[in-house]
Amino acid sequence: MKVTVVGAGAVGASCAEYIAIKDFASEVVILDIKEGFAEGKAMDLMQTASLNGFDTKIVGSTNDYSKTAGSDVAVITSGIPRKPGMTREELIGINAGIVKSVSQGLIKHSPNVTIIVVSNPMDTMTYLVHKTTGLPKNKIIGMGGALDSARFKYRLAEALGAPISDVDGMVIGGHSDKGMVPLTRLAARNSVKVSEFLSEERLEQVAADTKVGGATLTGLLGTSAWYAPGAAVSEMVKAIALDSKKIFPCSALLEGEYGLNGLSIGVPVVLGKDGIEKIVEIELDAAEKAKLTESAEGVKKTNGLLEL
Ligand SMILES: NC(=O)c1ccc[n+]([C@@H]2O[C@H](COP(=O)([O-])OP(=O)(O)OC[C@H]3O[C@@H](n4cnc5c(N)ncnc54)[C@H](O)[C@@H]3O)[C@@H](O)[C@H]2O)c1
Ligand SMILES: O=C(O)C[C@H](O)C(=O)O
Repeated sequence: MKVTVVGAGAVGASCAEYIAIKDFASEVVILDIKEGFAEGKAMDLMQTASLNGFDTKIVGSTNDYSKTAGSDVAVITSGIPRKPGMTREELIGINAGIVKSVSQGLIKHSPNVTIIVVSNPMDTMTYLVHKTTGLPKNKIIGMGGALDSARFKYRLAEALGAPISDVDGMVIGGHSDKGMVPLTRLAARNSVKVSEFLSEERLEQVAADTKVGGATLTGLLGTSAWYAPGAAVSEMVKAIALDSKKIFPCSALLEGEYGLNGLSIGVPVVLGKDGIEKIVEIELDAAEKAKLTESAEGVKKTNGLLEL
């Protein structure tokens, strides 16, 4: 399995590091537009190989896409992150051009690649890759829900006073401060519904804290987060590499599923060697359906800003 990570910044480097440490890929190419930057990150990471015990070869490239040739999976993290007080949607002006040119560079050298889009506003950037490349829809996957669900589990565990490994939960909808839909009704602590342990008010607080997870970290760090985003991407790449058929909420192109059409938004999908192998339609209650529909309207509004 050859993986390319475009963008050697905070998220790209974290993603490459986790992929290497998990030791399932033969090669990871990191590509960045900044002269020497990706080569430096690759060399530094390679010097952790004997310490961390992995055999993955990591190679850096300054904008030379020929080095990415034959990639099975490519992760797009290139683009600007938000600063405190900004929304992800405000990044569209700069990031749309970057994501469009990067995806074209990737496909030129790896026509069968599966692309995982990370750059924000992620659902719209994922839709842009659909609109501007000829890749089949199962090979274009947006990363947002895997991260948001990890943050949901963190907040649930905190509220429950339970270990995170005992907690399960999923966030669907758009990857935005307002658009996320944490499915509190379905969240569980070792198969017991969390509502058995937490009041409705506490659960609402958990959901609210989850939705602003990225904004909270941006406020603390002065730029957006990278460890959990990198880890979330690495788990998705691993599911594809190992053909594991695990379910992740991912931004997928919908054509009627959940009553939605013509946009990419977070829904549960099965990930395997063919990328999105199935969109899983779970039964939502009326309130959840209304929230997902409202979230889709928000994503469509942002998509409307694209020059297609
Ligand atoms: N979907 C998510 O859950 C999620 C999570 C975290 C961050 N993000 C997004 O990921 C993006 C990257 O965040 P970051 O913190 O790593 O930013 P960063 O500034 O640390 O890194 C971005 C890198 O992209 C490179 N770059 C810019 N244009 C390029 C191009 N045309 N080709 C190749 N490389 C290019 C830059 O040189 C830089 O090194 C942001 O848009 C951020 O909002 C999304
Ligand atoms: O918050 C951001 O802007 C980055 C990312 O989308 C996140 O959720 O960490």
